[in-house]
Amino acid sequence: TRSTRPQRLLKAVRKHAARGDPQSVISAIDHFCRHSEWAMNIGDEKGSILDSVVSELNPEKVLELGTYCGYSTVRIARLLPPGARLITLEFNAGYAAIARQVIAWAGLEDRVQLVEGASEDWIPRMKEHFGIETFDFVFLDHWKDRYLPDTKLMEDCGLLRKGTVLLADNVICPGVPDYLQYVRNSLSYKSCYFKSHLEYTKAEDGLEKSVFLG
Ligand SMILES: Cc1ccc(Cc2cc(O)c(O)c(C(=O)NC/C=C/[C@H]3O[C@@H](n4cnc5c(N)ncnc54)[C@H](O)[C@@H]3O)c2)cc1
Ligand SMILES: [Mg+2]
Repeated sequence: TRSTRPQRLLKAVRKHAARGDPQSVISAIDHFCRHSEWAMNIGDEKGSILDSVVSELNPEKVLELGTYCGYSTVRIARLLPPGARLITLEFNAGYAAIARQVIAWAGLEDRVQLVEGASEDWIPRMKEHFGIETFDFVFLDHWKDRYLPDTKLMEDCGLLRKGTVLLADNVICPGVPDYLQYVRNSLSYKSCYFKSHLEYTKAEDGLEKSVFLG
């Protein structure tokens, strides 16, 4: 049967990227998406904004919602100190299998825990299952109608602390109007918008950075 796009993306990583070199994995995926097949990775332009937010924050405990092929997982994990931990949730078994291999090719498996399952099932289990008190940084890039319910769930589960940073992809395209309205109007968040473009295109998109105020 015909291969899937994530399988072809992994093949391109194996062909063009050097094992243990996260930057070459990122470049191989960006090249594949620009010149072969578009895929819904955050991409190089928004990815640079993600890099600057992570580098400035230096988080120890990171949560990513929606791994897909692991592109943003690699972007974030490559910037973390060895003792830091990134937990990434992905409920599609096919995507999870590809992402594991992309993360391993980048040599970052020691910092990344890919959990195969739904965010709504695993967020309530972070404390007892992973011994996580609170997260320092959360990257939201899964189904857009889950951003708001999962943010409220993280609040209710006490996983956010004063200063926790939420960074949300695609706040313009596809768009997350309910989430934006919430973080921009809630007294519990200080929110700001980073204007950019939808990955590998000229369409407008952007990231919303929201600091939880406790
Ligand atoms: C109109 C239009 C359409 C598409 C685009 C282009 C475009 C550009 C983008 O950057 C995008 O992020 C997206 C987008 O739809 N992303 C959804 C990404 C989901 C991944 O996360 C996984 N997942 C989804 N819900 C959960 C969940 N609860 N628990 C665990 N994993 C979950 C899925 O298994 C996928 O691995 C689309 C632009 C405009
Ligand atoms: Mg996205």
